[in-house]
Amino acid sequence: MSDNDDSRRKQAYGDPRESREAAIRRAMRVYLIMGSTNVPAGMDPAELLREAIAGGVTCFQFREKGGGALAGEAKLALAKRLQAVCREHGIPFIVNDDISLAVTVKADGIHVGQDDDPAAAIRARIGPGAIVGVSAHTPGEARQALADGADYLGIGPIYPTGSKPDAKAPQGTRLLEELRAAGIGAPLVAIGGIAPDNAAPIMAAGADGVSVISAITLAPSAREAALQLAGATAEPQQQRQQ
Ligand SMILES: Cc1ncc(COP(=O)(O)OP(=O)(O)O)c(N)n1
Ligand SMILES: Cc1ncsc1CCOP(=O)(O)O
Ligand SMILES: [Mg+2]
Repeated sequence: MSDNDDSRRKQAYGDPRESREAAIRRAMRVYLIMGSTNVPAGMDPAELLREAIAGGVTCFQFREKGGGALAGEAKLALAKRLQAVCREHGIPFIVNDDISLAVTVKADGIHVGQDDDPAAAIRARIGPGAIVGVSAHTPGEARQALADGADYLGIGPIYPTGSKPDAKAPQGTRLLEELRAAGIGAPLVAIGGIAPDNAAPIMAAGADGVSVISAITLAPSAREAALQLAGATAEPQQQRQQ
């Protein structure tokens, strides 16, 4: 990975005067996750993403997974289209799971789970400037991921979700509270069953933001749903950054 790649990534999601961690924390606020299987029939994923960004989405994860998911050239082509939308609007483009794809398209980052390689090994492949996110379900997993160099943690599922058939049991806001009480200040984004009307306790528990699939992709208006999520996640994050 060249220095140019890293400076391009920085420009994509950060004000040069803002610290790397602050930029990542800010990006966690309304984090949309989507692949072709999440997009209602007849809708263009790039248009849905544009609408969601117009409403206030601050980060995007390309998660091409599940029955009927694209593969090969079609997956690559969709990744590039959605990445172009993210670049147009200056928000990070994160790839879920697929490190080869992330490297190929020079994504701003990657999100991996507990069954994947540790964050340090992932970073060695994708480059030092890339954002590396890791899912954590216990304090031990969280500490290990951060020790391995993760930039942020995905914490959940907070509530029941219909978007991930193999999700673990919902855990509420307990882990978020536990991590903050233990003095962990790293960027934390909550996931699982989150919608504008249930985001407040998550932010109060210490999250920097919420990551959602269905609350935006299945909403009558992606723009309006994102706007409401931006409103529901406004205050606690601003307080933490002071
Ligand atoms: C922001 C964020 N948090 C958690 C996840 C879940 O990742 P994982 O446990 O690896 O499950 P899959 O998404 O790969 O099915 C995520 N994708 N994003
Ligand atoms: C990818 C993922 N990981 C834990 S829950 C989940 C799905 C989140 O989707 P939704 O926001 O529709 O519940
Ligand atoms: Mg995964």
